[in-house]
Amino acid sequence: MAKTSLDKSKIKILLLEGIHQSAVDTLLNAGYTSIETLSTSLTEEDLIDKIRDVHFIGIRSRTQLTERVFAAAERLTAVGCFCIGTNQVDLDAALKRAIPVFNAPYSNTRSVAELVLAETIMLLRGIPEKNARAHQGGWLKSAKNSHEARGKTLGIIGYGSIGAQLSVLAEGLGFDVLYYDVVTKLAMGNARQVGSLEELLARADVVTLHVPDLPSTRWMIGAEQIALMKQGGILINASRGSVVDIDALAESLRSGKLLGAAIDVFPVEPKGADEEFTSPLRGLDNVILTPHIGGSTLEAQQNIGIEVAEKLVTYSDNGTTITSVNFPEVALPSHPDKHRLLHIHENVPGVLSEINRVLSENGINIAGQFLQTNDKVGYVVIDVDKAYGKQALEALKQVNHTLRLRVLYSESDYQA
Ligand SMILES: NC(=O)c1ccc[n+]([C@@H]2O[C@H](COP(=O)([O-])OP(=O)(O)OC[C@H]3O[C@@H](n4cnc5c(N)ncnc54)[C@H](O)[C@@H]3O)[C@@H](O)[C@H]2O)c1
Ligand SMILES: O=C(O)[C@H](O)COP(=O)(O)O
Repeated sequence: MAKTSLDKSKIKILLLEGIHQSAVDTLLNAGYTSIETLSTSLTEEDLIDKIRDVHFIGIRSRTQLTERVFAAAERLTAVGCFCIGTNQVDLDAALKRAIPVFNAPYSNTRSVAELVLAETIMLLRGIPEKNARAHQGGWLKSAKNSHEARGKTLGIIGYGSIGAQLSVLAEGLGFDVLYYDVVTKLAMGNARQVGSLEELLARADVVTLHVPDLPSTRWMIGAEQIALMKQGGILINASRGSVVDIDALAESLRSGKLLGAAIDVFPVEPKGADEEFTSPLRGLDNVILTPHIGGSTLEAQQNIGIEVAEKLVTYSDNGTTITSVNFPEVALPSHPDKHRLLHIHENVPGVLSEINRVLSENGINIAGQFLQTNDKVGYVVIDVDKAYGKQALEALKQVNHTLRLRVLYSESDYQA
């Protein structure tokens, strides 16, 4: 195995929440052998214990990476969210410790769109209720409240990757598609963007939510918004549990204002299969309840495993942060026979010139250098001639506003 700045077998990787084997295989193929996998998430306290000597952690939507967890993570180098959402991670807490966070922004898009489309048809036909009755020995053979999808209006809230993909599939079935988004978005096919949430709610037969968890989307659908929907409307939420007021939804279903709903995400979700799922929606036959499985298909999970593991490997091996959700994005082509310094610092004026002063005073020649900043952090990747002493690295660490210095090299250019 090639000798690297930190022996790869000593780099500890913890993968939680049943992340797909494809992630493990990708990491093993890249030479990382110290990989622990768990099928569940961990509580904050358990995570605080476990994360102390971990260099890379992989999570899905359930694991909360809080300020306290980051404070305990003495060696943490990067986080991989093996999913789309990153709201479960305190991104600022990661950033101020120079920890980039990666995700898989597209790998489960199709899975969610397909599920929502299937649920739309099921709910338009009243299938959940008819199915429940049949299981109890009943026979609800009736066309009442049963509709074709053709010619109905599907209202999509949040026209991003999932919303837009759903739009294309739904038009193929004959839906008229309307969407509402805070950003002006190019329409797919014949879909039309509407100017307000209120307009969308009033015009759609089926309303489906595809927004991220943000302060502006929290509880965006409550009693007031449901009241604006058509009598007999349908609501679908496969985005985040914080977007819909579940009590208000339950009430509207009991009163008959809404005819049906499909909910995949909840304000509080069980940590694992052993914990009871509680919800005011339990027992309502016209509601499809699914355990946050919008993105849980084998195809999506396999792709996500590879995609996010590759991002962790690329960051670990050469410092590339392209597509990180919290970090300045840098990719510098590798320079053979050079050492690579990664310097992460608070974004204040003068740090780069101070770094270069230290390099120059220590007689270190720069082969390549690339700096990017965001609001809070500056990230500079510097390839240098490998003849330098420990004191130069020490001086770089002492540069004011430094958050972290990493040194990368492999066997071909190794110097004892
Ligand atoms: N149920 C699941 O298993 C599952 C799987 C994947 C994703 N998700 C959730 O779905 C969400 C959407 O995924 P995506 O890939 O389409 O995200 P995306 O970022 O591509 O799209 C989100 C869209 O919402 C819009 N938006 C933001 N705030 C808004 C507001 N207040 N009103 C209207 N529109 C607003 C954005 O402009 C964007 O177009 C994710 O953030 C994640 O939370 C759930
Ligand atoms: O953010 C996501 O991609 C979804 O919520 C899926 O999350 P999961 O990986 O926990 O199923």
